[in-house]
Amino acid sequence: MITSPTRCTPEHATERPGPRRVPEPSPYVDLTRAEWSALRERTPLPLTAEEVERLRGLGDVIDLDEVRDVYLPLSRLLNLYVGATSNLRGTLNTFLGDAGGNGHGAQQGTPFVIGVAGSVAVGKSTVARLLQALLARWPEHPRVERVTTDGFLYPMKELQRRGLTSRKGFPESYDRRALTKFVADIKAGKDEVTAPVYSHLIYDIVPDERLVVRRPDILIVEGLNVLQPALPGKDGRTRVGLADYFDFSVYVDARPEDIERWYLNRFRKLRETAFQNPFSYFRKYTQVSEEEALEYAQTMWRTINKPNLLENVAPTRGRATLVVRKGPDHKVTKLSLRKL
Ligand SMILES: Nc1ncnc2c1ncn2[C@@H]1O[C@H](COP(=O)(O)OP(=O)(O)O)[C@@H](O)[C@H]1O
Ligand SMILES: CC(C)(COP(=O)(O)O)[C@@H](O)C(=O)NCCC(=O)O
Repeated sequence: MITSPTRCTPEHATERPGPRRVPEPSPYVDLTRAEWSALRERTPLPLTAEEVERLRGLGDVIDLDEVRDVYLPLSRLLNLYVGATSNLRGTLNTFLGDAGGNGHGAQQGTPFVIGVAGSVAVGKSTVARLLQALLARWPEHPRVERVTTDGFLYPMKELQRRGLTSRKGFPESYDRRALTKFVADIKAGKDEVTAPVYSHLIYDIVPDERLVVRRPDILIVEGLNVLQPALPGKDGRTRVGLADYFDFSVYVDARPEDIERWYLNRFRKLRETAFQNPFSYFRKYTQVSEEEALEYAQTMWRTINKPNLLENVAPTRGRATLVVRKGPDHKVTKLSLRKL
């Protein structure tokens, strides 16, 4: 702690001042919530009453002060990054001249890709949906699409074959090669790229269904493991990973104890809603007592999601461009932004 000269009261007068502790330089600029929310003043495009209603319509129970104080300035920051990337593209085209695209003229822009990482139930989907809605309001990038990495989980049959049914969400439960190729194709500027679709209802990949992404201005890729480095190939050589294609990434962070509570609360809510569907894989948990159902959810948390958070997800936090730290009530308390 830095010794404060104003604290030189008699009992301190005899103390020899300790060495002044200089904080370790960090690759991040840390901002308190108050410092971050002050940036809201500089954010054009305040929310209109109509937009507030539309955000409410997303179905997320998100406090509107939170949107104004945290996510609106974040959409401004991202808008600046998109603009800066576009300027850089101009510079690149000047450099390439006619050589760009093997003599086919200037490079067309590719979608700006944002990764959103964090634990199961930390609020990735809520953040990603909110950013999608807020970013689409900017005239420079109205077409914002969102994909979740669960579409690249192996189908249940394949998970069974690989002995991975209790490892759903762990890096090895995904077809990582296909996921990386999906984002590489987006960044290659392909006109149409498709992804498989996962259903929480059937707890499996939906056969014969594909999500089609057609060259949006911005693509948000949301998932537990989006910041995982690539696995080495069979020859032991390093390969390119998903995060290598990100233009910006956000890690949503919170204490594991708080996330566990959010996970159990969500399970409780789903039990009263989506699990009631006769086709739901989890319908069986509507037929037992709430206590029994929550015991099952707790086992899922303790044996799958928490170990995955600690072993695989949390260690990728330091790879993010921005770390958003939440308190016990989902309110953001601190933001750390990577220095340039
Ligand atoms: N900002 C927020 N305010 C209140 N509740 C939230 C907020 N963000 C997420 N939640 C709740 O926390 C739970 C987990 O959020 P979700 O976005 O589904 O997480 P993830 O996509 O990381 O699994 C959900 O029940 C959601 O409604
Ligand atoms: C589908 C998930 C693996 C998350 O996938 P993501 O979109 O983050 O890739 C996860 O929500 C999940 O279902 N985990 C299995 C354990 C559980 O049901 O909590």
